[in-house]
Amino acid sequence: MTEANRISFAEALACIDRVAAAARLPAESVPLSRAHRRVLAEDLVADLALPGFDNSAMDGFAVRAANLERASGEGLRLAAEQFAGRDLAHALAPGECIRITTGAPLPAGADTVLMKENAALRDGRVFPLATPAPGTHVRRAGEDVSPGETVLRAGQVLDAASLSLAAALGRAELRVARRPTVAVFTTGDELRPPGQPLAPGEIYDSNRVLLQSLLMAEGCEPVAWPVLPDDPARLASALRDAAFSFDVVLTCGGVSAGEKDYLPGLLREEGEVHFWKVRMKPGMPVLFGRLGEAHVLGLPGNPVSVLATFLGLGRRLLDGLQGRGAPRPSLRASLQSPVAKNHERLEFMRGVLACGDDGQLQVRPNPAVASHRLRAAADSNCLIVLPEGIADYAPGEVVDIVPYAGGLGGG
Ligand SMILES: Nc1nc2c(c(=O)[nH]1)N[C@H]1C(S)=C(S)[C@@H](COP(=O)(O)OP(=O)(O)OC[C@H]3O[C@@H](n4cnc5c(N)ncnc54)[C@H](O)[C@@H]3O)O[C@H]1N2
Ligand code: MOO
Repeated sequence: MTEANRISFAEALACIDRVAAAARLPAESVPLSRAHRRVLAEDLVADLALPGFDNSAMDGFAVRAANLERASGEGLRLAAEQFAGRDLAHALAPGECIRITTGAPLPAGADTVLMKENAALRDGRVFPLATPAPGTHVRRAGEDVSPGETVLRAGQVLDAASLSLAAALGRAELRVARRPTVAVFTTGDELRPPGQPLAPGEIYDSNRVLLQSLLMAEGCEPVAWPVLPDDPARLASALRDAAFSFDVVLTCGGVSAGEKDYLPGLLREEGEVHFWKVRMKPGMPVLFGRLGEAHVLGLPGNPVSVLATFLGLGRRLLDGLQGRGAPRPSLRASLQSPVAKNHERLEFMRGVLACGDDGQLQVRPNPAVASHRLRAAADSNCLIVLPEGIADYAPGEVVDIVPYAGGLGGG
């Protein structure tokens, strides 16, 4: 297959989006404590105001501002106390003030709170040491949220702040997309689990924990199957089993042109291939298709290819299945050193993203670009996206960045 027959990265994303949109996972209700980082499946419309009632922003005395000037000489009579909690329905009479604490309902007739620090209390009278403007330190009912307002939207990822807003509005549960169930397979006769001795020619299975960790960062609880040998019958039977029990089957290895790369054939014969081979580097031989009930994403075996294809394509599939609305926030940063890109495919380089002294994001590319160079990946914190085409990039040029970690803003 030549470069021209392979699809572009953008086409691969569009294909994943299409397939995922047609296979949205159903919604389920979960308590707020289980909803962190889930994708909301309903709009949340406020049926309360926030704040729910006018209340004090400070500990001090509820007063009427217009009375303060006059009160500086004779003081205000301390008539009652209103603490945060049950509203005692006090009403403020002229010449009076009411002791109040932060969050306590503002008594009728009061319009301002005099901070404790700005008042002297003598013989049951309060002498103002300042004259705050009307409304000072009063939190008005509905100034944050009005009833009927849509405060959270279906498709958004729930973070700590949005969940706490739902709680403030009295919601105990939210409807969220079910998390996809994911089976992880590593394949290859050369693989041994870490902790066991290696025979000549063998290597440790590093992709298993890589995929488990990447999936856990997405809130999934992956089920990792034992390493599969390069045996078509065993591979096929394990994948068939998984294909009827999981939403997504992730494999790594066995998708390029080697004599033992059986996966594309298996999908072609027993399922469907949506695409195989994408004009990206690393990760070119990536395979996407269906087997049984499952979406199968066959990642190339090289560790850095796994990282790039999962972050670039795998996450997109998980997002799409859950109906995640907004795309993950994208970052751009300026290159700190030159890059000579001498091939046509879209490239994901590894790099270190940091904020420069000027407040701008900068990225230092790691020159070890080969897809087995796991160390370079571990020394980095992001992927640098270089579009298709041969090009020389000068220091200072601005490039797209995919941070390893979920990203900013509910990522
Ligand atoms: N003639 C061709 N050869 C190759 C091509 C090609 O197009 N034509 N593509 C190359 C590219 S690019 C990649 S990437 C790899 C992808 O190969 P596979 O997906 O078939 O993966 P394997 O051959 O099984 O393994 C590749 C590499 O990764 C190591 N590996 C595999 N699994 C793990 C694991 N769980 N933990 C650690 N390392 C793993 C494996 O030992 C190999 O070194 O193919 C190129 N070849
Ligand atoms: O494209 Mo492969 O995934 O570079 O090594």
